[in-house]
Amino acid sequence: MRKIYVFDTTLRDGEQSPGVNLNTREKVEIALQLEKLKIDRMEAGFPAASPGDLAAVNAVARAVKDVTVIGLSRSRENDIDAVREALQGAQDPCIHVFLATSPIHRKFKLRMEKQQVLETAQASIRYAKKYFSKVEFSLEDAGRTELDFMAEVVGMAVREGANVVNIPDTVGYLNPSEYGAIFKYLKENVPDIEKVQLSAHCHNDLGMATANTLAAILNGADQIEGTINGIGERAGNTAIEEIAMALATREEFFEAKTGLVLTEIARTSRLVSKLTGMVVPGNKAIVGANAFAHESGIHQDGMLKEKTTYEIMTPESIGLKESKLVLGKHSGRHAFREKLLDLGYELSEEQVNDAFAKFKVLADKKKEVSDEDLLALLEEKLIDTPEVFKLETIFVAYGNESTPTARVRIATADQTIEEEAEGNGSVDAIYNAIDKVTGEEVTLADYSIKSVTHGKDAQGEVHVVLSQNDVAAQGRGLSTDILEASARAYVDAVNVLIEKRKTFSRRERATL
Ligand SMILES: CC(=O)SCCNC(=O)CCNC(=O)[C@H](O)C(C)(C)COP(=O)(O)OP(=O)(O)OC[C@H]1O[C@@H](n2cnc3c(N)ncnc32)[C@H](O)[C@@H]1OP(=O)(O)O
Ligand SMILES: CC(C)C(=O)C(=O)O
Repeated sequence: MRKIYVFDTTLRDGEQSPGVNLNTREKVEIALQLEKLKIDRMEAGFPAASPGDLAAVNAVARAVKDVTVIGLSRSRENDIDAVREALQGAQDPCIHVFLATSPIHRKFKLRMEKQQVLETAQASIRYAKKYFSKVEFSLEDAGRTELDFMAEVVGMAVREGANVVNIPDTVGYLNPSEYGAIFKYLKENVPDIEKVQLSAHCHNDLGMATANTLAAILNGADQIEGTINGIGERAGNTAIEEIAMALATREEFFEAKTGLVLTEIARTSRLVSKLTGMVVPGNKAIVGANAFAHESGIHQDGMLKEKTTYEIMTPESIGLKESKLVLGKHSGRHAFREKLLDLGYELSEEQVNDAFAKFKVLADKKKEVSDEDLLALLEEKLIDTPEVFKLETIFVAYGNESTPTARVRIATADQTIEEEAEGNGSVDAIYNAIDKVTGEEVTLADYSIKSVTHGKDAQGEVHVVLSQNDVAAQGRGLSTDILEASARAYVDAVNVLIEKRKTFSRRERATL
């Protein structure tokens, strides 16, 4: 099994993400976590960029013990000297020198001819070699560089004693077969190429950074460069966790692996996201919140029967506790029943079906049904009051300069009744309309409302107490809409009241 060296540039290319600025303390914190992840090499910054970055690279080099710390430098002596200063006292100081080689960069940015590029790169590698035992040289924008010129520059770097030669697809322009072919070409056409490690450094402008990096590995790359969570300039860099897990999951295909402690991936991802402020999208491969979450019924059923039906790697392998079965509108009975058991409810088949029907109605209104939602729903369901009146629909017209009006449709055993009424407020109008339907003379003795779950789409629970003569009845209503919850609570209380009245008169008759 070939070892692929991992060069992490979260603290340099990753920090080049617009809006990201890590201070020294933050860089050291990330560096220490990267050390636990057991990356091989770490680019801690660009010392010539600012005194702050120089100091941060220095602090990182002092803090970590088992990782080679690297500073980036243009092909200029001043920049190289800045790296020397930053890495003073480092155990294994290494420099990364770069110069662009593509026609576009030569002509418009550097304003150099090919020969000047070659000579400038050569001079900088020579200068760097005087002070550093390990030198990496990068041909910036190699992806758009003529193959023969690329081979010429790489050949020069080999002769000058560079240890690693990096072939960046700086603007994420290539596709996997083109990028892989470059490595094959260099291996076949550059004399003594085996004296250096070839490195892949990809950007994600067309979403191909991971695929391109894997293509490079298949064609002989020894090292891959990337960042945690794929952060970086523009659309970002290759996400290291994606490469590590692709190799680990398909070992038989790639016949190569990294030395990463995979179970540190989730923790590293969380830390980088927290300190850079770059939120990881839910659907991000490996580390997104949904990467091991299943919402649809068919998948959840498969997961409950055998996890490999829908998971090609385990959450435990990246340091997460377990997969998540998220209840939502696509969920089915298997996952629902499992969740009820988790919450301590062992219901009959009929009760499960009843609760499931209610859950589906709620799931249509909410993005995700939480445990609290379910508990509220179950508690409401388990109160067994016959529904003499069943609320079907409500409609409310409200304006701050007009009288609130409500229309309700309520079903009884043999008919459906619709009534309309006005009120002092929307809830009052609803209650007046319900009174018209039920014909019950009741007094609203208490009304309270609370949110039982969180967020904008939280469920509201309304609790009412109605009284009629000496009998009081409580009712509860639950909905993502407080007016609907109010109506449900009121109708529920009327039903309870009727049930109590019946029980009461049965008892009275028995006494007589
Ligand atoms: C692909 C990459 O990610 S490369 C790394 C990119 N990262 C950064 O640029 C972050 C840090 N950069 C900085 O802080 C600043 O750009 C500095 C301090 C390095 C330089 O700042 P300034 O001296 O003001 O130059 P500025 O950034 O405006 O322009 C870059 C200069 O470097 C030259 N240059 C660019 N790359 C190289 C190189 N590899 N070797 C030598 N010179 C280079 C440019 O041609 C330009 O030169 P010019 O001033 O003669 O036209
Ligand atoms: C400095 C080099 C390696 C770089 O970041 C790039 O080309 O993307």
